[in-house]
Amino acid sequence: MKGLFITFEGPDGAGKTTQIKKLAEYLENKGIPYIHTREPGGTRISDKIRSLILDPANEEMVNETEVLLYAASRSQHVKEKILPALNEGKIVLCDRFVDASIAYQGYGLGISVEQVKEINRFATGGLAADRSYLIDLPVEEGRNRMAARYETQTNGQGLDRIEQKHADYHQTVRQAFLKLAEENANRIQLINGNRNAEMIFEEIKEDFETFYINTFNKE
Ligand SMILES: Nc1ncnc2c1ncn2[C@@H]1O[C@H](COP(=O)(O)OP(=O)(O)OP(=O)(O)O)[C@@H](O)[C@H]1O
Ligand SMILES: Cc1cn([C@H]2C[C@H](O)[C@@H](COP(=O)(O)O)O2)c(=O)[nH]c1=O
Repeated sequence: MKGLFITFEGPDGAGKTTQIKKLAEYLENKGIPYIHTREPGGTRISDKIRSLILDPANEEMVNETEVLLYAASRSQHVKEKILPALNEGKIVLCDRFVDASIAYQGYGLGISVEQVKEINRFATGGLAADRSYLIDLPVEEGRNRMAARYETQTNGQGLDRIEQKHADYHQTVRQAFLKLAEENANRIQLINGNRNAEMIFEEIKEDFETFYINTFNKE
């Protein structure tokens, strides 16, 4: 595999999409080939699964179904889109990956973390991110940002099924992400998301440049 797999993680509303767009623009300006994708989603089938998972009408969805649907969406995404791009030598910028399933379904829903990892090993064939940016933000601040976004950008569309879960659930998820960052300090860069977007991007850009140069030994 010749490319680089970069993921962005964090609690809802932390600013992942904003930062991925900035990194995509940076790569575009440098002429470095990349794709920008997201989970759940990224392919036709994965997007259909996304709609099923996030539809607030599916309130009877059981935890086992939820973890398996995220993994099903991911397996299609990995085989159809991520691996081909990596094999072509591209940088893959992905909004969420397996860490999200460990945090939201493992720690958040109380499913065994080992089981979540095993299901995802099967779904991804063991593919792991090369570098991950965990954008951390207090849950309340993320919820305020999302509320403002829904008022201004989504035509009054409400929160999805996961966003609607109780604040305690989202606190557990945030703590799980912090634990993952501590346990995987070589891969996951912990980023304070409670700053302006430009400052956050400076930190990500600096780290990415170092990582890129060290990986490809390029100036
Ligand atoms: N550093 C920042 N400071 C203040 N507001 C921000 C910042 N970054 C992003 N926002 C705003 O917060 C909202 C959520 O940002 P964004 O969509 O980038 O987050 P996200 O983590 O991708 O969200 P989600 O979890 O829903 O996918 C948007 O309205 C965005 O403009
Ligand atoms: C990949 C993945 C995502 N989630 C949750 C996290 C969000 O609340 C939604 C949708 O993601 P977005 O960033 O708002 O587009 O899904 C999850 O629970 N488990 C996962 O594996």
